[in-house]
Order: sequence, then structure tokens, then C-alpha cells
Amino acid sequence: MYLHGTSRINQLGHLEIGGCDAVKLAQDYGTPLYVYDEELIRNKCRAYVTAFQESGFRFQVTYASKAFCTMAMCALIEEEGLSLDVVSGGELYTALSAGYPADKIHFHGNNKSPDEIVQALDANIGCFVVDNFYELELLNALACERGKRVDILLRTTPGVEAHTHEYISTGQQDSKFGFDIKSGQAIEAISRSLALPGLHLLGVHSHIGSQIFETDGFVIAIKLLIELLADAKEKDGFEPTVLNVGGGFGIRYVDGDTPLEPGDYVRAITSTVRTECESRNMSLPELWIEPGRSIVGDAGTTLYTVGSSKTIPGLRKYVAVNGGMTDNLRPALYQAQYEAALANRMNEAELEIVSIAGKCCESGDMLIWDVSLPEPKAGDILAVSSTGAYGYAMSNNYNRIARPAVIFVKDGEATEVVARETMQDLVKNDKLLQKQNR
Ligand SMILES: Cc1ncc(COP(=O)(O)O)c(C=O)c1O
Ligand SMILES: N[C@@H](CCCC[NH3+])C(=O)O
Repeated sequence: MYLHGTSRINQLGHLEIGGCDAVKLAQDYGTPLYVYDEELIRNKCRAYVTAFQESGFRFQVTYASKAFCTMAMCALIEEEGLSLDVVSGGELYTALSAGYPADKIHFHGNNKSPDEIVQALDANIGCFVVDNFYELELLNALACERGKRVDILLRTTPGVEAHTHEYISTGQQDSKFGFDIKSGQAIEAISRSLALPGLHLLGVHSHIGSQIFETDGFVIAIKLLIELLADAKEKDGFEPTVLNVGGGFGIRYVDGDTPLEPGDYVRAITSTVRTECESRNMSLPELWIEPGRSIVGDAGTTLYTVGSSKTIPGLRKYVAVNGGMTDNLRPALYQAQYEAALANRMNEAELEIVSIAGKCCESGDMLIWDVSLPEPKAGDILAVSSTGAYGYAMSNNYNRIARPAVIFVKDGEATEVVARETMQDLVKNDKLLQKQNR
């Protein structure tokens, strides 16, 4: 396992994160357990902010809360001075419950319900990222009913194929998200929004996909966005105040993943925007980005307890842990790969290649195929790294398995930020049928 952030091996030969012994954390809080390296999250936030400060652009770094949305995380994001993007009434409610300032919240989503829009209007959020013509009319009507004029961006699809798994690629033309640029929908959406009295158009947005290691996709998308904006200036005299180029910056999951530093992405974005705007004689907009995974992904580690194992001679050894696709859906959904180590035996030689199975009643419930470990035994603590993004966020109760607790660790202190679900939680919304009188 790749040790990074505050992770290290302590004197007992145990994995330590944020100054806390992972084996002790497993004893104190139980497993499975999501452990977040708080300092690493904060450093990532600061790396993006610093890179923008150096660029001279006006900017907002917006944390895409879908990657990991809890009240503690929203509060941390506020402390670090980042804006926050939400994609549902639930994420919005979580942020507001944490006291996160509404005016720094941006609301995304391709099918915001009237109730969600009203919830956001009543809270006076900062900006709606409008996805489609239906939403444009709906938001305008609901804003006008309330005597409001709200700031919006238009989400566009620039037709860029990001080099990533097709399920997490979003900027290509054939996508459920956004106004398509090529077919003219985007320019039409700009004209329409300028004519709607309840809406104040700030600019345009694009998000080309997720887990992206190169800058060329962003460069191409920015060129297309600025071409669109130049057309809008000519057609409607519209000049944007904001350009939002989305998130999608990659992280390291396994050996061979080659993410760039936050500053590399930011420098590629700012220099492209500067060159494109200057060449078209356009004033520089405020730049927004929306990193999710790269803020929290490699700050998260999941701890499991090893249980049963099964050896099929000449074929494979399965080692099962007490979690699986309920706490990390990504391997089953995207064939995502992870690295792991035995947190209680970090200095022992990795003598065996095994495959880590979850405990769900599903053959596809595999966390890792073929990982080298020191012959795992029942009771060992397996640590899977880089689970901080879209792990807890996509957790579920399949097989009525309760969600794990979440803790933040820093300077030798652990703080529980989400309690482990209980059996009572699992049935709390259930109702029995009325007994029929027959
Ligand atoms: C509109 C939008 N912004 C930001 C993100 C965050 O992406 P990532 O977590 O890859 O940075 C996503 C998710 O892919 C998204 O759909
Ligand atoms: N949930 C996905 C990425 C989708 C991001 C949201 N558009 C993942 O785990 O990689």
C-alpha cells in the first residue's frame, strides 16, 4: 500500500493515520470503518486555492460534495474557504444543517424537482447550474412567483471525450447532462435565459468527466466554451462574468495511476482561459472549478476485519472481509482497483496473492482481485486505501448491512463524524401490513 499524507508505519508495525494507530481505531470504533486524514483533505483544499491565487484570476474553488457529503465535511469546507456544490435536496439540507453559508452553495443536477428548487430558493443559495430547457422555465417561474432573480450558470456539453471509464465520462455529446454545444442548444439556452426575468445569467459550465489524469481534455473544452461565449457576445451582446470548468481531477488508487498535482490542473486551465480570451479580445471571467474526488479521495482509508477464506487449488484464494459493495460500490460498478495492506502487520513480507471478497450475496461483490499480502488470517485488519471519494457517498444497505461509522483523524486524535448505523436504523422506516380480517 502506498503511504501518503500522514500515513506511516508506527513502532508496533501498525498502520498509523493522522497520528492514530489504525488497529486501535478498529478496536475502539469497530469495523468496517471509514478513516479520513483531515490534514490531507485540508492540504488539498489549500493547494487548489494557492494555485489560483498565484494565477491572478478571480476564482472560486467549489467542493463537489457528492464525493463525500457529511455535516463535518461541509463545515471543514467552509473553514477552508471553499464554495460547495450540491446535486440534491439531501446534500443541500446536509450543508445547511452544518451551518454552511447558503450564498456559497451551487446547485447542480439534471432533474431538480420543483420541491428541491423551492428549498434552494427559500434558502437563498448562491447559484443554480441549469441543466436543460425544462429547468430553465421551471426555475424562472418559481423564482418569479417569489419575486426573485437568481444567479445561474448553464451547464453545457462540449463534446469532449475524457479518457476515463465511460460511466464517469460526462462531457461527450451523447450524455444526459447539459446543453449540447454542437447542435446549437447551448447558444439557444443563452439567448433564452437572457430573456427570462427571474434569471440572471453569470456564464457557462462544463464538466467533462471524472478521474482524469491529463489536461488536454480541459484545454479542448475551454476552447469550445470560449468559442461559444464569443458567439453569444456577437449574437446577444452577452459577456460572462463566470466560467466554470467543472471537476474530475484524478487521484492515485493503484500503482500506475499518474495524477497531476492540483496546481498543474489549475495552471493549464488558467493559462488556456487567458490565451483564449486575449486572442478574442474578451475580458477575463471569474474562474470556478469543482473538484470532488481529488479533495477527499486519497484521504480516506477503509478498515475491515478479515474473516473466512477459501482456497481453490491452482486457481485462487478468496479472503472475505466484513464489508464489501455496501461500503464501496466502485469495484462492482466501474471495475475500480484498489490497494490494501494488513494494518496490524505492516512490516511483514507480502508472500501471498489473494482476492478480497465482500460479504454480500453477490458474486460480483469483490473489493480487490489479486493483491499481495502477508498471508491474511481471521482477525487481521485489512486497510484499503483511497476510498474517501464515492465510498461512503455511494454506500447502501444491500442485504440489510448497516453503514459503517466515519471518523476524522488528526494529530493523534480521532473524532467520530458519522455514527455507525444500528439495526434499529435499518428498520426505522419499515411498517407492517395491517392484519387482514378474513
Ligand atoms: C458537475 C460535476 N462537477 C464536479 C464533479 C466532481 O467530479 P470529481 O469528483 O471527479 O472531481 C462531478 C462528478 O463527476 C460533476 O458531475
Ligand atoms: N461516482 C463516480 C463518479 C461520478 C462522479 C459524478 N459525476 C465514481 O465513483 O468514480
